[in-house]
Amino acid sequence: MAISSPESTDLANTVSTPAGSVELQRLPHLTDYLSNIETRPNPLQSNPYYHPSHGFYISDSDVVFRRITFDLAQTPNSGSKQPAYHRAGPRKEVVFDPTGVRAAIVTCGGLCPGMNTVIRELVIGLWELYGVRRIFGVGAGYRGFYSRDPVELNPKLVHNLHKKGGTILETSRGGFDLGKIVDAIERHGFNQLYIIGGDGTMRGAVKIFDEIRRRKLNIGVAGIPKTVDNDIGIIDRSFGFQTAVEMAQQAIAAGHVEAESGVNGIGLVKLMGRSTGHIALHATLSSRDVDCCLIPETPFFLEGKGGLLEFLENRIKENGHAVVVVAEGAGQELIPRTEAQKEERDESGNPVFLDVGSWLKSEFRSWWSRSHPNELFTVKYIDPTYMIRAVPANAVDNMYCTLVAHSAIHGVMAGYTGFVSGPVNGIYAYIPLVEVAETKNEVNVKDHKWAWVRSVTNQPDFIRV
Ligand SMILES: Nc1ncnc2c1ncn2[C@@H]1O[C@H](COP(=O)(O)OP(=O)(O)O)[C@@H](O)[C@H]1O
Ligand SMILES: O=P(O)(O)OC[C@H]1O[C@](O)(COP(=O)(O)O)[C@@H](O)[C@@H]1O
Ligand SMILES: [Mg+2]
Repeated sequence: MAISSPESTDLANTVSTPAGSVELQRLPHLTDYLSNIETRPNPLQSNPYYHPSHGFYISDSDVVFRRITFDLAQTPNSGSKQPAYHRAGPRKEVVFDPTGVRAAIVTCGGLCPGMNTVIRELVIGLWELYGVRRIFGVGAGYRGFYSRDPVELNPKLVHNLHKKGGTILETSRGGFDLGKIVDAIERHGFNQLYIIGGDGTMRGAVKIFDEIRRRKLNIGVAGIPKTVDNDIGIIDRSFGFQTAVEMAQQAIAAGHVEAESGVNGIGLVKLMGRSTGHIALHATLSSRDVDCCLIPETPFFLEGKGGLLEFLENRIKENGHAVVVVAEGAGQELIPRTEAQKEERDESGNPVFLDVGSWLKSEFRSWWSRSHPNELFTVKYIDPTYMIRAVPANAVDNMYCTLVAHSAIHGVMAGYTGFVSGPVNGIYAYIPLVEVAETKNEVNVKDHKWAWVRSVTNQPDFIRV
């Protein structure tokens, strides 16, 4: 659907749908605060591998709707507003002369499968698509801007990165000092920033973008969302999430074998998920061996009618074993902790959790020895934590990494800034950074997917009666 150019007005453009109006989310552009920006034809025009023909370039009126399902029987609600985003892709005109580009790439926060692939694809994309030759890696996360010398990257150096887990640039938490970071960016002469990181990183990127804009610097800022927990909103999912789910499934399979092979066995698997249970949910749905999936979005309790122990008692009676999957952030409020533990934070300010798996294991054991003192029992606790994220991305995630990296490059070259590239309903789009930083993706325990989990596991609602 065509929407007139957003640059022509400060107001978002609107289109009517059965569910109300759809508003185009305006993207920041370098011309918003710099008057001397000149445009030039996209260098892809003369790239030997591309033959731009009709439809190759994406125009500013190409949009992606955030919501794509509508009920045609619904009375149109003119008061309701749905967002639309600019579609990602090469623009006919760019604002950077490739020979003057000094691009910086940084990775922040925890690992996620595919981070190295994104680095690779940014370097190769900038080099091959646009002819950029000065590309730098900033080491050790945000603190690296002011505490390390940047490392120059080229296609040869990054060639094999898609086969490696982790990030060659190294990553860290904390160390966010806005003044020092932007001073260092100026000092190094960077004019394109590619910031790969999670929700915390995106909140930091908003501040960097705001400060760059305040200083009126000719620097494009793109965020590339990475989150193994899948806790970033608006985008369909993060790269690496699918790979992590596959690894999680292997841990569940092992837990199942251990549980089945013991007498009255419980296989207990703890999976990553600081405040969202997406990995646990998806691994549960795909493995189908799980009897109970515990996630941070919905509380549970142990003792009494309708509790976890009663459920496990029945399950072990029926099947001889049970498999419990728990996301690391689930049940934190149930675990006894000292005042100091309540306050504990990591360098980025994220709460530090107690090990819900170890706590559950010990609770299960004491419950069984109390209630069945003369019967054998075993709990096998599997904690694969870092194994699910410290691996190379699978094929699908690697493809995603290429598309998200190239999308970011096209956007920055065209002068867009303060944006995130990512898939929305399967189409790569540019989303304002600030919107991404403010939106969290939690498991909706009221929708059909959670009902599906419960129908697969038959677990209770954990409502006290
Ligand atoms: N609100 C914030 N403002 C500025 N920087 C932040 C903010 N939250 C986190 N950061 C910084 O972002 C980086 C990564 O954050 P963290 O929460 O550890 O990981 P992730 O980005 O993966 O969620 C850290 O350097 C941290 O200091
Ligand atoms: O790497 P650390 O500091 O041990 O932190 C582990 C945390 O990192 C994660 O893997 C990812 O979190 P972020 O994406 O927010 O960095 C969480 O699932 C987990 O709680
Ligand atoms: Mg985070």
